Amino acid sequence: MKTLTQEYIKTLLPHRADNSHKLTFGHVLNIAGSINYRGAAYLSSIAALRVGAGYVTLASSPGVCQSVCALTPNIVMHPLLTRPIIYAEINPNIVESISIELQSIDTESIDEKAVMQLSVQLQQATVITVGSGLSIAQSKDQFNNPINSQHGMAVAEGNHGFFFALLTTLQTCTQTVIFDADALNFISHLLHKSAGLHQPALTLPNHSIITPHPKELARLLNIDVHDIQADRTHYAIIAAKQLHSIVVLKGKDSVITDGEYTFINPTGNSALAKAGSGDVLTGIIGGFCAQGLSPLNAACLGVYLHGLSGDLAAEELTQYGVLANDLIHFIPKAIKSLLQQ
Ligand SMILES: NC(=O)C1=CN([C@@H]2O[C@H](COP(=O)(O)OP(=O)(O)OC[C@H]3O[C@@H](n4cnc5c(N)ncnc54)[C@H](OP(=O)(O)O)[C@@H]3O)[C@@H](O)[C@H]2O)[C@@H](O)CC1
Ligand SMILES: Nc1ncnc2c1ncn2[C@@H]1O[C@H](COP(=O)(O)OP(=O)(O)O)[C@@H](O)[C@H]1O
Repeated sequence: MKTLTQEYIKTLLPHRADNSHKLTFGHVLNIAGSINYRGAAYLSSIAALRVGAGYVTLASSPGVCQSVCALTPNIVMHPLLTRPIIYAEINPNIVESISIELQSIDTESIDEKAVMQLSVQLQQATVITVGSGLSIAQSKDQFNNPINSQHGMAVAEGNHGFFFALLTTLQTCTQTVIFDADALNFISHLLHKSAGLHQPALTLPNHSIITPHPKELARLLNIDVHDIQADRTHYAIIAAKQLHSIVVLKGKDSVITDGEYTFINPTGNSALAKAGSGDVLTGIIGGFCAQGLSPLNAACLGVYLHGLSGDLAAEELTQYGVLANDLIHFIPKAIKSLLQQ
């Protein structure tokens, strides 16, 4: 186990060829965001561009694409097919309770057929990032039956169908795939809730990176989050071996491991404990993968630089005042400070 150093991290920064064009620096396909989490789609996409990726396509529901487009002209949009919420036998006596239910349902669930819409992008992308703010629409710890019989209506089942179809397609991808946030929660569901249903064991694509926070890793390993926190390195290594992927276990002293080599990140501070900073990290790692780094090197460089951006941001804005969006502006300063070393 090694602690990452600035000298080592500097050697990982990808070279910028003079004779280059946008695709020299790779294409990130970012499948992210949902009606309640539009910010996650923005933050993860723009962070990839900020670390040097040449091209980022955001694939999401039309509403998310529209919102992100209003925030920035820098991201290419790929709006996906959605499916309407289907109501059955609505009982007028329970209209009030239905409207309460609807507030917690993503009204722009992505249709599973949208995976076909992505076939060209999935081939063209250098790296695929999935899950930041993708929303599973229902309680993460209790995936409900989509038929809410109490209210006599069939409700949309969030993005489950889409994600399942996507995961099947991704199995054959040769590029690095980074799974974050709700993608991890969905994978946990497939691993544990479907156990005993005689389904084939879940495998992730060959070059996967997963970026769980402790609770997400607890869900993946089906153990208590306190156990994870008591021995973070041990459980990160177990997950890397079980899922045959690079694991980034987030939090103070983030752990990066492929199951054999393990690194601890020394950068970062409590300024990063703010909603959305994990989405920025996913974009950063994706951006470095796009520029040709191996998944393990991209994860090490990404986590270190993300923390350094938080350190520089806190120097100027205090650990209280930094927003996830501020990190985006401090990424170039963090790269500059690495280059000046
Ligand atoms: N602007 C946007 O659009 C944003 C969008 N976002 C998107 O939202 C989606 C849901 O993400 P989320 O983090 O809100 O839900 P989730 O991971 O299930 O956490 C729920 C519970 O887990 C725990 N927990 C969390 N962190 C922990 C830790 N470090 N260590 C230990 N435990 C931890 C904690 O449980 P507790 O400890 O309270 O029991 C918490 O209540 C996701 O797709 C993300 O990308 C966000 O990034 C925000 C900004
Ligand atoms: N106290 C802390 N010190 C260092 N890094 C932190 C701290 N708190 C959070 N972070 C980092 O901030 C990010 C938070 O990600 P995550 O928990 O997924 O949040 P969100 O889902 O809101 O984006 C991770 O990269 C984590 O390592």
